[in-house]
Amino acid sequence: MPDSPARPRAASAGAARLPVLDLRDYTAPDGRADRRDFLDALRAACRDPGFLQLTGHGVPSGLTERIIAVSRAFFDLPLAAKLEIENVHSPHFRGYTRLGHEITRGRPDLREQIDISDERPARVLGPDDPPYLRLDGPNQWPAALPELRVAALAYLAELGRVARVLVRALAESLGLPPDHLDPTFSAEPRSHLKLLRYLPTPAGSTTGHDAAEPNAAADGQNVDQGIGQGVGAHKDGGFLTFVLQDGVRSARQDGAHPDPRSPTGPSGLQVADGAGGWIEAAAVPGAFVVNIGEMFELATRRYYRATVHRVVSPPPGHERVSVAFFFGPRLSATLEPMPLPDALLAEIPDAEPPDPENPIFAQHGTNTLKSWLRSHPEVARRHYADVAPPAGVAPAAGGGA
Ligand SMILES: O=C(O)CCC(=O)C(=O)O
Ligand SMILES: [Fe+2]
Repeated sequence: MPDSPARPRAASAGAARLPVLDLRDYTAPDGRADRRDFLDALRAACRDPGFLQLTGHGVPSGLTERIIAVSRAFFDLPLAAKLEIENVHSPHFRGYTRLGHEITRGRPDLREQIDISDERPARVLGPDDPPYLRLDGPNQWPAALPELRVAALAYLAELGRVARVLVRALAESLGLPPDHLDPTFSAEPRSHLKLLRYLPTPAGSTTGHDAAEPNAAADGQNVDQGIGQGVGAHKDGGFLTFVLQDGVRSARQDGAHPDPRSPTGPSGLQVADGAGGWIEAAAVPGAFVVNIGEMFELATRRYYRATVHRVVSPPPGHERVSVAFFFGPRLSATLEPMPLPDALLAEIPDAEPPDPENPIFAQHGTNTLKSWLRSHPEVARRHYADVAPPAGVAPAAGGGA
């Protein structure tokens, strides 16, 4: 795997860093000892903090560079060209969301994005079909940038491959056969891509994190006041997320992005540490930040954790591009609780009461549609006016997908 960086051992880093795991310690056929270490490190990371940095995945660096480059090229198009594929035209929540039109925790996010999923025809639905089946359908592609379609579909396919390997490792890390989850993902697994650009808080804007957010307020410090909301604190709704970060860079000047190889400062992606603070997810070259979503938390009976995270806006004169890939089962799948070994079951704390603002549904399509309806209210109004929001869901929180 020539494009992957040097090979650190599977190990948990200190409290202020995410653990770094090398997938070759799992896939290498002669690495039996490494493999056990890898599974132990994976299990530890998925419990706490629920996030890790994954290297050794074999995704060619040419492809990761290409997806970042086409993302930048798209975001640099004139607004009118981007709005040609605005997501309000799509009942499948595909296409461009302009700055401030996505809502998390009831507040606008200071990011623009394109949502892309597996390219499938829209379904012909009857009145009794569940509304989440409307999520399947074609993407919207920018006419001005045909290479975006090619790069995005290649990236979706490649990340789907890595996700399947990791799903097998996850089953094994829970003391189950590696193919335990294969039936869940065998038919029409759902791969979703968000190409994202974060911009600084406009001068004088009041947009910022709410100081009363649970994770911010837990230690009594107003750490969030005045910090721009790139994306507000949320848990991912799906099964597994892979984020490719390009770091925070100087904004475009005179037609060129200066110094394309050396991002500056913190990445802005922050993971709740469970004690009221945040762990900065560094932009590690060649690594994906991987995290557990709500569906997988539920399937593991909360042994593995979907952890709250957010992106803080870049400083003035800077921007940040990232690519988030979400992997989940087919929409009609209902995740059964996994038959965990007794030793692991004994480690699960007593059931926490469900969050009334964020019920998690075991039915995957229902849970996915819940996130979309609250994070993209304009699409919801245009295409889902006939669908009542799921009981208990306030129009707040969520990161889509
Ligand atoms: O851009 C990032 O680094 C993370 C994005 C994210 O958390 C999300 O879209 O769910
Ligand atoms: Fe997220």
